[in-house]
Amino acid sequence: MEGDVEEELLLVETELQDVQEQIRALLEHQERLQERQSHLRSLLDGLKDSQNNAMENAAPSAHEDWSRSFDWDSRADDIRFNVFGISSYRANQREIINAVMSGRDVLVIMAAGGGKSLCYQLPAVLHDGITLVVSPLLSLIQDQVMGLKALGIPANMLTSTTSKEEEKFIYKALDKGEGALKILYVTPEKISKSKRFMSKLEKCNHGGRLSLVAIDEAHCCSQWGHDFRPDYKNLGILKIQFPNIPVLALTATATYKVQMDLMEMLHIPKCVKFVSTVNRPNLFYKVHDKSSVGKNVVDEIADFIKGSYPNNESGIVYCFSRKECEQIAKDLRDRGISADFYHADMEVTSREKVHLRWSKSKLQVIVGTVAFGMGINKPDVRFVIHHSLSKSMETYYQESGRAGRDGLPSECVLYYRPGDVPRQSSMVFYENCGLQNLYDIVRYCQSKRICRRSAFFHHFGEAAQDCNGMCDNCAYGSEIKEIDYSYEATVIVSLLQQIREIDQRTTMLQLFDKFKSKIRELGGSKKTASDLKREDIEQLIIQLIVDRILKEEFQHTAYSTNAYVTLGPLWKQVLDGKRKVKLEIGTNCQVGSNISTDKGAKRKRMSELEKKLDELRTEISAQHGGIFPHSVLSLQHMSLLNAHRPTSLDELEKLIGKLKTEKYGAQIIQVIGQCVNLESSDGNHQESDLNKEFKQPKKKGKAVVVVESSDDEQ
Ligand SMILES: Nc1ncnc2c1ncn2[C@@H]1O[C@H](COP(=O)(O)OP(=O)(O)OP(=O)(O)O)[C@@H](O)[C@H]1O
Repeated sequence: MEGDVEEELLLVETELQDVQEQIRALLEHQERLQERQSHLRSLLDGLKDSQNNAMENAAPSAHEDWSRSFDWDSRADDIRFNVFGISSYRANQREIINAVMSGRDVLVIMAAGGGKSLCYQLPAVLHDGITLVVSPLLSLIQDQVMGLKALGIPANMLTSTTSKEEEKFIYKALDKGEGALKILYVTPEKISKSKRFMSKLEKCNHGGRLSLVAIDEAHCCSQWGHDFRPDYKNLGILKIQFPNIPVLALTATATYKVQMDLMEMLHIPKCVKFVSTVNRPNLFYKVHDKSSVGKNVVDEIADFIKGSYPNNESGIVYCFSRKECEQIAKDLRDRGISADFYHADMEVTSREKVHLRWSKSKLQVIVGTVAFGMGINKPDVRFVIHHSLSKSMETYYQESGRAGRDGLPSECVLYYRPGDVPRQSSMVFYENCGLQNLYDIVRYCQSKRICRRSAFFHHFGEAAQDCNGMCDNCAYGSEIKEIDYSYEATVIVSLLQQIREIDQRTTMLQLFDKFKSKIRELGGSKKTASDLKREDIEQLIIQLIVDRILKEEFQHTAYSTNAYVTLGPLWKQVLDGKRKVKLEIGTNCQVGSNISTDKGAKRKRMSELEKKLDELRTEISAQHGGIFPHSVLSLQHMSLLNAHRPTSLDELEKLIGKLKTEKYGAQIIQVIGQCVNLESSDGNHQESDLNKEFKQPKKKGKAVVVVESSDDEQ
């Protein structure tokens, strides 16, 4: 009887899960339809507007060609070049400036580092009056004001740190138009809490001196965004009080839902929207297998930094906890890297000190928690390393996106091990869609086949674009094997069934031990118990969780929340043999294989690869009249190849193939070094063997690969 009820309960739970899936799919469909509806509506509005405009010769329409010529073109070009020192506009910048200058409300969604600031700073200089900029962070405001002043643009800020004297100057400028003030930065609190400020602003507008309102990091308006700030909710007052002043709202990421929300909150329903791609073509995305031994991970990170960025190039290492931040900063310092930590538990002044030292490149690496977030506008961050998993794709996109804001090649490396998942899940499970968001990034990490970039496009609902080999899976992922783990999955499911029957719980860690004894007892796996490594089985368990065959459950204690693994809604499919379970295994991290024992074969392969490199070099020399062109080329090329620097034999082999064929078609390729640094990779447990094996003087150092542009490209 009890068994029947349990059986039915499980069926109901399974059905419920399916219904949830369908609801989710329908909601996504609804979102797409709403987007289309809104697009069609504004298209219609635009058509109506243009008809009216044609008749009345009035202001430009919503669907005007914002790239056509405008009256202010030559003045804008002059300011761009002579004041900002920028030789040409980036995508959408000119169009946005034209829409703003035409008096339209504008919503800009442009990836980090895309150049949003210019979109309001240039119109601010172009206009006669004052531009008000609302920005959420003091440090960001300080940086911006400092930068503008250095360009000779009269910019000020009204914040808690503003002196009485400066405040007086600002109020006079707003009130009476006295003194030079072009751009005024405030925090949202000023708008919602200072009546005095709002009345001065009113006077400024009344006197015709308020020209533009810019709202930076506008996604903070929306509760659906990842950084909701209550004070941003009140910014709608600006449009109500100054209906004729254009509002420019800017953000790096906003899903369709967030866009709708913030247009409503800011009262800009008819704004012109400029949505740029989320693609950051200069970023190389990579997921790195993370050792379960903490020391090894830090060793690898330190080797990576010292090997790839020996000239103090800036970087960020993101960690899970404050304690971890402090420890890793110390570990990196012990390994000769100038690093310091940054987290929310520190005094504001010490935090600012660290940030400032790093901003001025006096410190190479900041090791931070998520607290090191919005407002980091250092353009030349060359690498962002995640020592631990982010909690969602959105957070990872934001955090990794702090690399390469100057457009130069940069690297984003996420160290992933399945064992980190329960740590994150026990933190996010209570959040709205917390687990769903976490499992999305877990899928990103577990996949060795899907292009990392396409995962972002999919997440942000954008059509896919070419990755150009700028992620590990595209660069090296062609030799992925799928290994059938259905038998092991069945054993895990049966074990969990037994555990449930005796009313017990198990963590992932405990489950592995139980699993191993069970395999020994059964003696039936195709792999022997000793072949089955902890990380393989943990990867399998996590795969089963994201595939809903298993699920996580949480229990609070006085000090922490524990994550347990139990049966998920689809467990029966595995037990009944209706579902095969396969893991994607990259050849450079073969799960369960004993690659490290086959030293002779590897040595042979290494020498074959060296021969291939030699051939390639001869081929290139032949193209240059028999002389190998050693000239080292643009930094851009160097960094690009650095991003592809092979750290394993497989990667090296694939790189050689790549260089010879598709990617650099129009470029002449030089491969001037054939030494591979195998110190930091080739799987978690094999690296020390490989290391020893190839640690001959000749083979120290890393592959030096240089690409030269052909004449026709220069
Ligand atoms: N057209 C351009 N040409 C060259 N550099 C530019 C151009 N526009 C902006 N930049 C530079 O790009 C960098 C990033 O610009 P900006 O700070 O405006 O980015 P952002 O979009 O606000 O990024 P975030 O969302 O990270 O704050 C800055 O160093 C800026 O000077």
